[in-house]
Amino acid sequence: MNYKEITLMVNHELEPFIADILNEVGANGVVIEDSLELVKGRIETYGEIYELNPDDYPESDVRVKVYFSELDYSDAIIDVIKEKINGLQDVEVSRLEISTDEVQEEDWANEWKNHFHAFKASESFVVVPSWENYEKQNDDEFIIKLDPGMAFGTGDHATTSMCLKLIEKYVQPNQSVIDVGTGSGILSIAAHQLGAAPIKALDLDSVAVRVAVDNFEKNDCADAIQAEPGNLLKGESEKRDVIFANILAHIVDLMIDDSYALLNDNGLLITSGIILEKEEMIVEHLERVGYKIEEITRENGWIAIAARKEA
Ligand SMILES: C[S@@+](CC[C@H](N)C(=O)[O-])C[C@H]1O[C@@H](n2cnc3c(N)ncnc32)[C@H](O)[C@@H]1O
Repeated sequence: MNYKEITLMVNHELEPFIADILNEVGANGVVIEDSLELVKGRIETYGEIYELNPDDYPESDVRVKVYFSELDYSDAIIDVIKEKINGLQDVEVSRLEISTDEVQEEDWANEWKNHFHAFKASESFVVVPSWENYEKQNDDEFIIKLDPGMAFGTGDHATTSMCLKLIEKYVQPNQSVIDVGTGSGILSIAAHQLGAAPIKALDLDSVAVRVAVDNFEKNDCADAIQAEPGNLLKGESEKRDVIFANILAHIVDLMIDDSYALLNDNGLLITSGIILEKEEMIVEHLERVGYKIEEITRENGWIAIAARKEA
């Protein structure tokens, strides 16, 4: 069977919304080629794991490629994608170009393997796809087994890797965790590997919940993590030691008050998905409800925050 490849060139602020929109129109996998990947400096920071081929990346902005089987594809899909993008609120759409192409099945399957390799997402977390073998470099490393697919969160996005870095720094064994917007489940898997328990993983998108459960199985932690559909912290009443929320600034903003109420004293909110321009607004809201900002990290135009509910 052949596949239809749709290529979208988009600005960085628009990119996090694209995977959700493509999932909603039934995409069969998304490849993200971010121009910033080439300047990220992973090699200096973490030791060489792989080299990127500049030919695979655009000169600026982000190229998102998505695949439909030729049986599922119709031109109406492009109209729906455009409509959904035009309907986004509070998001600057400064670049949007859409083109299509035909690809052979083998090319589609190999596309992932060309782009996705084992990599160190933080000091101790290494993300390893199923088609690669990876030997631990030292006993302190944790391996997260993940294949790219239908849910956000393979660890190579700045927001996810900044969360992983904060998680490895702050999360302690036996702390209770709730992971809001779990996507692929990567942050919950990381917390489990550090000994956190119990862990609950929520996502608004039922496809993401299914993908997360698959990933929990691959990482032998399906029994330890409760995965459910959920809208932010609505309906949650059990207090937690740590809350993760890597969503987007205007969505994180909606759950700041609830997160504070749900944390135990000395509990920590680890949040990202926030672009630099929204830092002041989010920090102001966090401080207004009583959080003390423990740490803010910044990468590729995104920030991550660790905020403490002081006793
Ligand atoms: C940027 S991804 C983060 C995935 C993963 N936690 C990570 O750090 O890579 C954001 C996720 O939040 C989910 N999401 C968006 N709005 C939500 C809401 N109101 N409640 C729960 N999840 C939501 C999306 O479906 C998506 O899976």
